Amino acid sequence: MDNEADVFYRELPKVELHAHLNGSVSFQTIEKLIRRKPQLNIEHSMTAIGKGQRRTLDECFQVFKVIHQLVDSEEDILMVAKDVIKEFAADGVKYLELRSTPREEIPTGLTKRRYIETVIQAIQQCKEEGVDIDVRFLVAIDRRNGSQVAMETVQLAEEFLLSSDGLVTGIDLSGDPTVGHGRDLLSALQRAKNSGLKLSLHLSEVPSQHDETDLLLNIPPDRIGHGTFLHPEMGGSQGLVDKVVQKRIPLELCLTSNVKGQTVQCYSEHHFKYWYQMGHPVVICTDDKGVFATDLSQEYKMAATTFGLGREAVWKLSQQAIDYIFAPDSVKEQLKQKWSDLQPQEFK
Ligand SMILES: CNc1ncnc2c1ncn2[C@@H]1O[C@H](COP(=O)(O)O)[C@@H](O)[C@H]1O
Ligand SMILES: [Zn+2]
Repeated sequence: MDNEADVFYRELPKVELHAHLNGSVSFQTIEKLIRRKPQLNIEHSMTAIGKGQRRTLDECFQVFKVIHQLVDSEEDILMVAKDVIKEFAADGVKYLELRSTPREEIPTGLTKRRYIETVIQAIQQCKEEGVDIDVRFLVAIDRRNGSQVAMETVQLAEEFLLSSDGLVTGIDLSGDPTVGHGRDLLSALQRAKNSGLKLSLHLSEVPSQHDETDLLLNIPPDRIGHGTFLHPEMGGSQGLVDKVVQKRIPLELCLTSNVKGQTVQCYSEHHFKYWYQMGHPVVICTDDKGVFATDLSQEYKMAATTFGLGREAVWKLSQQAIDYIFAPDSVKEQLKQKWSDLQPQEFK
């Protein structure tokens, strides 16, 4: 990245709202982890999907298993989270919502509570070191683990909502979309919503989830991850689209993730176009910048070149994302001020 266009996208102040911690681990950090655990015999080709490569979504989930083997102690999580935060900051991200699934790892003594505390510690340390980024944390529910774990996760998140000084703001529902059904998670998600946790749910990431999506939209979530198969041309329905539009639920869109994971045929067919043209709130995100070998600047550039957005439109897109963050209004105001200070004269 060093031509004039690339500099524009890197310097563009950005908001990242959909980033899974362990999917965001860079090549350099994987290198350090491999050196820490040579006995695992893990190679780089097992942890990332390079340029021009594609995998099935199922194969993507195998990649996360490999990364989880490399990241299994407090020490690893602290390093990974700090590196990821600093990489987003270096890419011009001014506000980041990281999400991650708390894991217990008996061999290293890691507990779910310590997992969350360690991510919070990483956020605090970056702040103390003066890294120019505001970071919040969403506690993730892995849908594969069923209703009881979902409920326990919500209870843990509720505690941190009260004790983390605003750093834990919400819940993410993710995990292999082909496993389990949202109806089993409904009561945990409703409880989260009632206790003031914001909800970002992966919805309709794969086809044939019409009923699940319809059910979960009734909660309603505060944001939707992907929503690839919501609209009628993609096997969804006008009814689903109407619900999303009426409730004005923002969509977190991850172009490279969907293309490399093969749920979208090619960039030009990405549903960004459908929602953006409708004037519905959309936010460009990375999903898993490590696994999909991308960063947020590249995602903005890709959206702009694929769909013919001029620089002013790109600027607007990044600025509007501020409205959809889970942090309170005072933070939105600070960010708007920051954008305004950085905004080129010609877009004002
Ligand atoms: C590609 N599309 C996707 N769809 C659904 N869930 C995904 C995902 N990408 C990542 N995750 C979720 O994030 C976990 C890894 O980060 P953490 O260990 O939580 O930090 C994966 O195991 C999966 O549950
Ligand atoms: Zn995701």
